[in-house]
Amino acid sequence: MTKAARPPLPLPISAPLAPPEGFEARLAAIGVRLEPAALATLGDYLARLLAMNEQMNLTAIKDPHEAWERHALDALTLVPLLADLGAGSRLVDVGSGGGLPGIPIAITRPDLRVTLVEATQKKAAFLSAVVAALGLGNVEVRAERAEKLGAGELRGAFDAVTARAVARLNLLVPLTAPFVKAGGLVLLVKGQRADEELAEAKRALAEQRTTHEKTVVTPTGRIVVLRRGPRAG
Ligand SMILES: C[S@@+](CC[C@H](N)C(=O)[O-])C[C@H]1O[C@@H](n2cnc3c(N)ncnc32)[C@H](O)[C@@H]1O
Repeated sequence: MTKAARPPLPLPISAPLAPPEGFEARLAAIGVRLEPAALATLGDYLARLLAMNEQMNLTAIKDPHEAWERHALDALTLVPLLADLGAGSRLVDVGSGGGLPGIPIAITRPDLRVTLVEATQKKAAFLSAVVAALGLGNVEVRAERAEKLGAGELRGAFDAVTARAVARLNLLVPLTAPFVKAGGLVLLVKGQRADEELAEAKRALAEQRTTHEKTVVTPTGRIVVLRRGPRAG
């Protein structure tokens, strides 16, 4: 028997947020430039995220200024690391929650095909609704557990995977690395404890054939950059 399609989640009405003063200069400092239309779409996304957050738990951040800095800017620190990904490359954001960092990346790089994986059905319903409202034709949403998709139909299907605030590295590496092909990038947004978590995750890195390329210090945290090696044998 086929499951009945759920009706689309209605989004509360919200006016797009304007970026705070100096935001574009802060973007330029991390090597990111956004067209005015893309900046407006980002403001529209943040407004919809904060408006829906009053109905469901999507983010602890409620202040618009903080949303620009700790969500949009933080997500966009990943963009320079994706410079080698050509048009049509595939990126998956695991445990996307309210769409971070996947949606700001998809807005900034409309040439990438972005998949958002989120296990909580309600959050995934928000993601589908907001992607449709923003007209992001390069994004698809999968309401599934990452373990299932990464071991199944999406195994090795991506050029890059991102994740933020999902789990410690020793658990996060096995959750994310299976999605990428050999030579693919695993970009994990972390805080001050990145090194400590890396030490704890040594075995998981080896088991997942990933090597630590570098840890990038950004204005908002750390990005642990791993590269997936070829399959043994
Ligand atoms: C703390 S939230 C972070 C959300 C978003 N990445 C951010 O930075 O705002 C963690 C999210 O990961 C999702 N999640 C946790 N484990 C997951 C799994 N195994 N597969 C898919 N999603 C998962 C949760 O449902 C939750 O929405």
